[in-house]
Amino acid sequence: MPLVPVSVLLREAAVEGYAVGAFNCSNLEIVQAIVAAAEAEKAPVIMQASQGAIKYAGVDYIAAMVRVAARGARVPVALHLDHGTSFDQVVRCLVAGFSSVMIDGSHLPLEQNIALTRRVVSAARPVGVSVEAELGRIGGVEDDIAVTDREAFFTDPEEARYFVEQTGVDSLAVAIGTAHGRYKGEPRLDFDRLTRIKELVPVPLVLHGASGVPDEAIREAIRRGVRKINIDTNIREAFVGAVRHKLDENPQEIDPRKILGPAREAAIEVIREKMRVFGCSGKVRG
Ligand SMILES: O=C(CO)COP(=O)(O)O
Ligand SMILES: O=C[C@H](O)COP(=O)(O)O
Ligand SMILES: [Zn+2]
Ligand SMILES: [Zn+2]
Repeated sequence: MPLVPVSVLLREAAVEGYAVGAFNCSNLEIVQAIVAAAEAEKAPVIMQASQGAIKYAGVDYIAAMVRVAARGARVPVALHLDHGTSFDQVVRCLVAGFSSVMIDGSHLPLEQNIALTRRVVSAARPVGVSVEAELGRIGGVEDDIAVTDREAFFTDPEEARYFVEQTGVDSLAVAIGTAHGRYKGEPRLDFDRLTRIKELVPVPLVLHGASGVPDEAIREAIRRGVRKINIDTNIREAFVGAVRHKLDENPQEIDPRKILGPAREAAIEVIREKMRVFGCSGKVRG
């Protein structure tokens, strides 16, 4: 199947009340693991490329791998730019054939975030590419936010309503207590805020930093309107854990396929588990 825009997948998710998994990829094995998991679970799926992935593999390699994976798949696949940094980067992704982009202007003053996001929407919409934006700041690797001023960076519901109205984005990433990377303690999500945002904002909401968030909290977030959930860290842990295990077992191994093959299998397992929690398993019929 050709790549589908994220907005199409999220629209169906909203009708049935589940969330679609968005999994980060930057190499062949993880691309293959994501599509294999989606096929095994009969789930729609989003593959996304972070800034680190683009630096590592390049936009064209990622687009080519994902296009091949999607072509042979019996489930719908989207390719999404994760935390896009500039208008130019978005254009490069549009040219490379991405079906969806995120523009992350969350570090900018509100009106500048609006202006940048609008510009991206006006370039992407005519070519059928959907746009995600971010309001509030999601902590972790991309931001140095101290725990004490965490809440000051949470998404303001009224501002979210205004932002979506002004920009016309297809989906919105919200800051409600999650962070990228590994959590030190258990994350506490501001569910009341999520509900308030959902009441005021007509587009699907996106949860970043979902690795390590307990399954029950994920389910609650979905009940309250989250429709796209980003997972990177949990895949890295499974993948690299398997590499480590293999090398401990056989330190003499020099065949990369014998090391990366089991890592790919470990990634498939963790992705399948997430899909079951997100409720997207079994949603592709036929
Ligand atoms: O939000 C993410 C990518 O945008 C990934 O979050 P994790 O680090 O929790 O996997
Ligand atoms: O955007 C969130 C990613 O998990 C960070 O990814 P990166 O290190 O590949 O840029
Ligand atoms: Zn951000
Ligand atoms: Zn993110």
